[in-house]
Amino acid sequence: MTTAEHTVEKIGGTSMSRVRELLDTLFIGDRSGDALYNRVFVVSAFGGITNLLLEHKKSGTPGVYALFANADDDHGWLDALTEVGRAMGKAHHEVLEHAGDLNMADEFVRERIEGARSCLFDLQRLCSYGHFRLSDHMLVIRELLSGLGEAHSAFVTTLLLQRAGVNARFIDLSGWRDDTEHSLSERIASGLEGVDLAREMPIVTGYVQCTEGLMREFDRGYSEVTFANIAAQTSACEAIIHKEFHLSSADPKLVGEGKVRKLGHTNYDVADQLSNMGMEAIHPKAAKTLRQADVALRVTNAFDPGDPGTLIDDQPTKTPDVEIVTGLKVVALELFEQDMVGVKGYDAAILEALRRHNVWIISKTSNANTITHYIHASLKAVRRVARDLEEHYPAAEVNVRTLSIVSAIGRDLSGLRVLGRGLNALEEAGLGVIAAHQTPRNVDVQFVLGSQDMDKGVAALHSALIEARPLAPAAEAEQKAA
Ligand SMILES: Nc1ncnc2c1ncn2[C@@H]1O[C@H](COP(=O)(O)OP(=O)(O)O)[C@@H](O)[C@H]1O
Ligand SMILES: N[C@@H](CC(=O)OP(=O)(O)O)C(=O)O
Repeated sequence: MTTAEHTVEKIGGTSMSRVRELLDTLFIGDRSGDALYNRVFVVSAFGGITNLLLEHKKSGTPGVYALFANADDDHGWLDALTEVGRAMGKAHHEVLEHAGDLNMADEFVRERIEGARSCLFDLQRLCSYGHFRLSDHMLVIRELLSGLGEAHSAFVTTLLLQRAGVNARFIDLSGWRDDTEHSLSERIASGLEGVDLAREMPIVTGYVQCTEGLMREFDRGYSEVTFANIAAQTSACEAIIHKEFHLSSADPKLVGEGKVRKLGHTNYDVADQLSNMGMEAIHPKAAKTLRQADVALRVTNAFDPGDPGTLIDDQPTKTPDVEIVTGLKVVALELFEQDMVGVKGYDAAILEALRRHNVWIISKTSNANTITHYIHASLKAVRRVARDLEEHYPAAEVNVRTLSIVSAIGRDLSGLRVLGRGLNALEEAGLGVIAAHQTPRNVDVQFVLGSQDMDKGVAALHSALIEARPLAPAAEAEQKAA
């Protein structure tokens, strides 16, 4: 790889589904000749494909992986895999036009889907002998399946760009039919070996097959980890994440595009809080890689090419402000036991059960005899944790209920009375607040509401804490400059 000043840029699934429009904004736009190059693109699967391959990211609805894992019904996963092939075909038929390209993309999907099918089939048959345990291979299966989505989208994008006259090159890091073993950095290095960045545009799969196991270490959202590692390893001058909208003060689809404000500048602390709330501004592990390699990160709107977007760095702000309001559905797991007062160990036992069931903890509170965890997982998964705890603490009362958390986040919230003003706003909107907490560090305030009240809660807090205030002079300058 010959390197000059290049950028590494990631396109998420939602934007990938509109990849044709990206020709006019991001990939080509008003660029020509050399200006097209020195950009490495890392792509996610088309929107919804990974959900079908693994499981739905938000609802948990099983995909091929989950059906294969609990193969009570032997053939469910086979139909699901056929469905993925169909969905992939639908995705590329929406973006490609040329008959030759469509043929190649159809053939690509057929080869990968049928390859995966025979692989899973053979494994299932092998494991029927008893000496081989399916559970020993599940992680490899998860890796194999997830790689299909990114290989497909990168292949299709390369065809699209080549047809438009761009010298694009498909870089498949998914390890398909590759019998060599590589670490993450080796696979990246060998994938990009021989690429002339000044004259070629690499379209890299957001999934990397590697000895570390991308899924094992990072699970969903892994394409940001790939992106960050490529940016760090190739010493990119900037790492850019392209989104469907500007990174805004709330979800534009929920609050209205006209009401939200673009974030001109924020920091990794806010990005961590956002990803904790399921709003992946950036995967926390990816942020760490970029921070350590000293590569600047920018989040932009893929469809608004003239706008530099949001700069994310390590800097604190001079002007305290609520920057984002976001919400998440959660399940509250409450353990009450009178004997808890003054006794240690309850917390550790609950955490151990949560870890065993691999659920995501959003937040927690406790008092003398009660510990409550707010968890992002299916009700079914949390009920399993509850059953474990009931066995472990027969005298305890364990309660599980679905709720939502609405959170106001900013680099510095000091002096803004966010807790009090937020409570008022929610009360005025007629919403019952079940709990509220802030930490002394003053970067977020969380309000716990009924699960049906989440969207109204986001709108009420956004209106009171963000829309109601004029742009502070410093923030205004920052927005203008960005
Ligand atoms: N604060 C926010 N700013 C921008 N988009 C947001 C925000 N909160 C939620 N969203 C939603 O996130 C969706 C997907 O975001 P995007 O990052 O483009 O997807 P992907 O994860 O597929 O890359 C958008 O369609 C938008 O509705
Ligand atoms: N497609 C993968 C990887 C990813 O990062 O996707 P996105 O960039 O759309 O969040 C997933 O859904 O987990």
